[in-house]
Parts: sequence; C-alpha cells; structure tokens
Amino acid sequence: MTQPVLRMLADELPKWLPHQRWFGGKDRPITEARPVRVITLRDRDPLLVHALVDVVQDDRKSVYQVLLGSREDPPEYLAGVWIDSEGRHWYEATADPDLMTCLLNAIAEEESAGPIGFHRENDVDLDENLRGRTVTSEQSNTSLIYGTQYILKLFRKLTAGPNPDLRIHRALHSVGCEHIAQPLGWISDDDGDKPTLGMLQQFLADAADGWAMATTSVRDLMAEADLHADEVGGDFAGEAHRLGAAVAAVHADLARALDSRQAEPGELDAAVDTMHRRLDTVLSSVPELAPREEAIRGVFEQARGAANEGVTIQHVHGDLHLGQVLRTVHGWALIDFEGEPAAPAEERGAPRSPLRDVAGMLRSFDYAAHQLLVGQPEDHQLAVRAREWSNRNRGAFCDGYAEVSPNGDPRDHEVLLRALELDKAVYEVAYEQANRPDWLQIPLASISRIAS
Ligand SMILES: Nc1ncnc2c1ncn2[C@@H]1O[C@H](COP(=O)(O)OP(=O)(O)O)[C@@H](O)[C@H]1O
Ligand SMILES: O=P(O)(O)O[C@H]1O[C@H](CO)[C@@H](O[C@H]2O[C@H](CO)[C@@H](O)[C@H](O)[C@H]2O)[C@H](O)[C@H]1O
Repeated sequence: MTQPVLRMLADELPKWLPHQRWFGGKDRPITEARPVRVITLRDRDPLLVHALVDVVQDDRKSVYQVLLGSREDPPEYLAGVWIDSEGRHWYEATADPDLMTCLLNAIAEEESAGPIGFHRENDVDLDENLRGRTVTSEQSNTSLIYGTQYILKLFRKLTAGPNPDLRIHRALHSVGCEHIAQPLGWISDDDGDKPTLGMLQQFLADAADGWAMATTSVRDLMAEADLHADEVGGDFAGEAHRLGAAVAAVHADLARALDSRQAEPGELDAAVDTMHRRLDTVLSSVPELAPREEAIRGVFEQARGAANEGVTIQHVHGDLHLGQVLRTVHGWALIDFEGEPAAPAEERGAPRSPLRDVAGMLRSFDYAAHQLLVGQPEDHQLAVRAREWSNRNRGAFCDGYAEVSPNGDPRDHEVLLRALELDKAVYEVAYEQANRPDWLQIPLASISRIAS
C-alpha cells in the first residue's frame, strides 16, 4: 500500500493543502510538497494511514502531519473531504468518526505503530470506543471531541521535540494548577526530530469561550445607546476581573513548576531588538503600516531605556487572547500553550516576561470592543462606546491580575507593557493580512492609538 499512497499524495498535495484551514502557509506559493513517510495505523477497511509531508515555501521547509482514510464503500458525508477521488478513494481521516475512535483506543491501550507511540498519563483510565467529531471553530490544528469527556488535538505543523502545549500542560498539572484542562495522554514520534503528534485532554463540556462572551457583552452595550458599560445587562467587567486573577494564578504556577528569575540588566534590550526585527518584516509586506513606523520604533526604544527592575522572566502562555480562555462553572481555564503559530519554535518555548501575556489579553479586549465596527460607516458615538468598554475591561483585568500576582500590578511597568502591546499589534497586522484582510483595520487603528 505504501507506494500507491506516496504517489497519490505527491500528485494531490500541492492542490489540496492550500485549502486546508490548518495549513499555515496560505500567503506564499508552495515550491514543493512531498510525502516523506507513511505508516499504516489500521490495515483493514476502513484503512487509516499516517503521513508526514515536507512543504517547501520560500526555501523554508515545514513538516505537516496528515491522516488519510479509505473505505471500500464510503458514506455520502465523506464526499466533501476527498483528497483523491480516482482509484481507491482517499479522504481526510479526521472527518471519519469511526477512524478517530482508533486513535482514542490506541492511547487507552498504549499501543505503538513503528516510531509512533500512543501514551496515557499514569493516573488516568480512559473510556474506549467513543466516536471522535471534529471541532468546528477556526483552528491552526485539528481537534476531535470524544463524547463529553475528551478532546484530542492533532498538531498539524510539527516542531522538533516535545510540543510546548503538552510540556506546559503536564508541568502545570504536576503543581495542581486549577485553571487548565487535565492532560490525559499524547501521541509521540520517535523518528527524526521526535515531534509530538497529538495531545489528549479533559474536554471542558460546560465551557463558554471568552471571545464569544466578551463580544456578546459589547453587542449588548452597542444596542443600548443611552446606557454605559456598567449599566447594561451583559457587563463583562466582573468576568474580566476574575480572568485577570486566573491568568496571574497560572503565571505563579508556571513559575513554580518551571522556574523563574529576575530579568538581568540589559536583558530586555534583546526583546526590544526582536520587536524591531518583527516590525521590519511586517513593514515589508504591509505598506499601510509605513506612516506609523517612526512612532512605533519610538515606543520600542522607550522600553529599552525604561527602568525595568522587578521584571520576572519565566515560561508564559505566549499567545494569550480571549479565544484561548474558557469560562467553566469552576472559573476560567487557559488552553493552547503553543505560543504564536507563526513564531519560530525556539522563540515560542523560550522564557519571557509574563507581561507579554497581559499585553496579549489587553489587545484582545481592544479587539472585542472594535470588531463590531468593522465595515460599518464611521460612527463617533459607537467608537466612544467601544473605547469605554475596552478601558473598563482592561482595567478590571489588571485589577484582578494585581490582586493575585506576586509580581504586583502590571500597570507599574507601563512603558514595557505599552511596547509589548504595540509589538503584539504589529504581529496582528501580519496575522490579519494573511488570514482575515477585512480585519486589518483593527490592529492598524490600535497602533495609531497606542503610538500617537
Ligand atoms: N479542554 C477543552 N475543553 C473544551 N473545549 C476546548 C478545549 N481545548 C480546546 N477547546 C476548543 O477547541 C478550540 C481549538 O483549540 P486550540 O487548542 O485553541 O486549537 P489550535 O491550537 O488549533 O488553535 C478552542 O477554541 C476551544 O473552543
Ligand atoms: O488561536 P491561535 O493560536 O490560532 O491564534 C491566532 O489566531 C487568533 C485569531 O483566532 C489571533 O487573535 C487575534 O484575533 C482575536 C479575535 O479573533 C483577538 O482576540 C486577539 O487579540 C487577536 O490577537 C492570534 O493573534 C493568532 O496568533
């Protein structure tokens, strides 16, 4: 079976990959897409095959994970996910709930298939034979939900060594962190760079995501033209306060589980250099940013000169925003500790200032406040109310954070925090340009406000 699958993938991948939501290189042409390894995980109908694919773009190579299914008599619902519709029908296996059961059972039974190992955490028993259905939200990876119990994330673009999402979840669980979903198992690959292929976690079935909650609150405010943010039914400030406290608790747990130290004199200069380099890259592809270049660089340089005593360096979340936090009946939980999807792996796993996560969340309040205005004619009144909502919730978040954090109030590091927020907004300009060009105005407008 190996040779025909390799041939089929070599033919189909260049056409198929750019249409996959999880494919992270849609803004650049594919120079080469080559299957480099296929392993059969199930050799009877329906077949399940695991493939690793090298994708070259602009001389940079990325390795992606693809799962292929094949059935003699495929049901109608698989018609939308064909990879190859000639000869033996191959399709995207994550769309086949029966095949996804095989992955859960393999983790429960701690099976292996050549270099691929399925592992269950020591203190865990798993229910088997649950069907896996894919999460429908916009994702950089592919997640499968099993019943109301488990969620399995299959990492798509693979990175060398243990994936930070798995490493950090396990470290936080080991110190009893209350603000994460319990890690239950993982899928490893012992070949080459030894990437992590997947992570199984407790599914927080009762959870609402922070972005949905926050944007509902903004909508309520916009609908009540005469009321202020603290007067409308959907006021979010109490949640923002509790969220700040939860993020501070996770930072304290991360410091305990994985170490922390005070920033050395001059150490933050390297972070400022990285901000300038990111700006260089984004400027070259988004000309709309050029008029703000001087002001942005000025804010970065102020951070270099600022007295940054008392800044801690430790492991952080790395890409914290309202879509990465879930509100359960027990409080807020943080998910997805992989860092920014576009950042190089060494940068994603490196210890940094926790203020970076605070800045990410402050940006997110600004996003939530302004996303309803995208594409609308200018309305001064609505713009004022968006600012009001953003300021109220940013303040509440920082208050909650300061109450719990051993590092105190993030606003005490105003200059660094401002530079970190601006750096995040520069990242978002590139992200929106590549993924949602209609939303580019949100970070561009924020940059004008922050760097004015
Ligand atoms: N433990 C969990 N419980 C409930 N839902 C979850 C859990 N983990 C993730 N999700 C849902 O799955 C979505 C994608 O998860 P995420 O880890 O952010 O994937 P990606 O890395 O692909 O962006 C989230 O937006 C959230 O709605
Ligand atoms: O969730 P991911 O790790 O894939 O993060 C990426 O996508 C996010 C969008 O889904 C993006 O976040 C930006 O948009 C959010 C609203 O959709 C907003 O709350 C965030 O503040 C904003 O940064 C994130 O930057 C990107 O890395």
